[in-house]
Amino acid sequence: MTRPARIAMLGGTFDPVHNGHLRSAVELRDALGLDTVHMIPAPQPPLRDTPQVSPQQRLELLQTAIGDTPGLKADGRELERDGPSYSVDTLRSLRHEYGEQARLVMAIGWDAFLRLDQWHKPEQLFAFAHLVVIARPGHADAPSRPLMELLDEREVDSVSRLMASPHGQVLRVTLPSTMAISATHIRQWLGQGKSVRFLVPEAVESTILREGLYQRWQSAY
Ligand SMILES: Nc1ncnc2c1ncn2[C@@H]1O[C@H](COP(=O)(O)OP(=O)(O)OP(=O)(O)O)[C@@H](O)[C@H]1O
Ligand SMILES: O=C(O)c1ccc[n+]([C@@H]2O[C@H](COP(=O)([O-])O)[C@@H](O)[C@H]2O)c1
Repeated sequence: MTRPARIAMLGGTFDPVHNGHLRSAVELRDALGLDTVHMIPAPQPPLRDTPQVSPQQRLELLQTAIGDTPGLKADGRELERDGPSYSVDTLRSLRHEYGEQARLVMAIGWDAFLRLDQWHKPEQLFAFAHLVVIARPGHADAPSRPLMELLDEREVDSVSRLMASPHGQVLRVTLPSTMAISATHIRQWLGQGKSVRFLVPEAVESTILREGLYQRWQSAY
């Protein structure tokens, strides 16, 4: 019998993509034995202001960052929809693409998990995917009561238990190289003309500087 495909969606605003995202994607791929991690920029993230940098530019930075990294894919499918970028719609599309036996995972950081009860149709996510919540340095707040109940109902304690079914469970993971990097921090530093070297891939840094993204003035690199 062939092993079912193991697929993850790592969605984000990616404004811009940084090494915290990229290292998480690689370590998640290895920890869960994933075939493909779809990194999917949200044109209109539902719970925040639409970024100034266009969806196409954010996707291109993601493509530049990923390059030919095995198992990682910059996926522009949310750019083809209008309106808020609801994850349930994206998961429906991935489920349709991979079929009902695929193990489909939606990966989010702990900070994003803390707001899951404000998402569009959060319960429906589990009809399509598992949820994997990644520990993130500097984000350790306790979950609300509804999220505690969600964990009580759906949490499993190992990758093998998660992968025993196609969807519906939650797993919390602490990846080996957690990084205290945020896109907010990177936008602020660029806006102040500071270097972001080693926080983003070199090719992403070059594109940002060349295109003048996020900067009010050029820094002395
Ligand atoms: N350093 C990190 N380690 C682990 N997960 C992360 C890290 N940075 C972001 N994530 C997760 O990746 C997903 C996409 O993140 P997003 O694009 O919003 O980046 P961000 O750095 O959180 O941005 P911002 O600072 O603008 O809020 C979210 O689920 C988020 O929790
Ligand atoms: O579906 C929703 O209602 C929803 C609400 C908030 C965030 N999301 C998704 O969660 C991912 C991380 O979002 P953010 O805002 O932390 O970058 C990104 O793919 C968003 O589209 C999705």
